[in-house]
Amino acid sequence: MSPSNPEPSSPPLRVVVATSNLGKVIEFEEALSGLGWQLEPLGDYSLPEETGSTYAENAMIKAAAASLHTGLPALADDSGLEVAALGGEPGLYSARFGNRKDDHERNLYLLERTRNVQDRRAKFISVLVLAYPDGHIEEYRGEVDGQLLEGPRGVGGFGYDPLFGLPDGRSMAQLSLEEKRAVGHRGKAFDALKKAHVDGPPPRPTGSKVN
Ligand SMILES: O=c1[nH]cnc2c1ncn2[C@@H]1O[C@H](COP(=O)(O)OP(=O)(O)O)[C@@H](O)[C@H]1O
Ligand SMILES: [Mg+2]
Repeated sequence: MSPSNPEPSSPPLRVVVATSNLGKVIEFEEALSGLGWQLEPLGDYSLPEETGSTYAENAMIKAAAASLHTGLPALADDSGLEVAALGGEPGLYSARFGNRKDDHERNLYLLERTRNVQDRRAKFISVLVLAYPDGHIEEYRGEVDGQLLEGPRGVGGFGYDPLFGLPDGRSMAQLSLEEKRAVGHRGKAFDALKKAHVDGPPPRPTGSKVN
């Protein structure tokens, strides 16, 4: 310890990133880089099936399971694309839309399902849940409105990003990671999480459940 810095600094909070979606892992790391948390990978652990009936329930299932498994706080995201003309589909089932096997196939299927559809309104929704080993839960939500494009544009991001048009004419896949964080659904949920943590007291992995 240097004499000019006599206070021992507390170790960084270790938080497990409870997702195996690589696109999300990249966004988690970028968005949380300023918080001073030590992000831990999920490793080989398989998250439980998403049996919830809301994004929040699914995010909670994933975060709570990872926290229980590791004994550390765990952060999960459940998200989806809601297309107005499809009555909100694929929504909760975005990751398995049409039983298609990967992002490319799901995007083709989405284009098929919306061929000749005039109303192209769509929105992305993200719910982040931070679950602590003592059962304490924090929940943050973000949304962004857009338009379903007629064909893919851009190579960035993941999932439905190449088909999601923004007001400036670009697709979500044409944004840098920083730009996507600034306008995107997950970025907005991260903003809320950071607001609650940056100036607030450090979170307590095994603290009381009182807010
Ligand atoms: O930021 C995004 N851009 C594009 N597609 C997204 C985004 N967020 C979620 N999605 C889509 O919604 C699905 C949400 O999946 P979910 O959150 O249930 O589980 P996952 O983490 O295993 O993919 C993703 O697989 C992706 O297809
Ligand atoms: Mg889901």
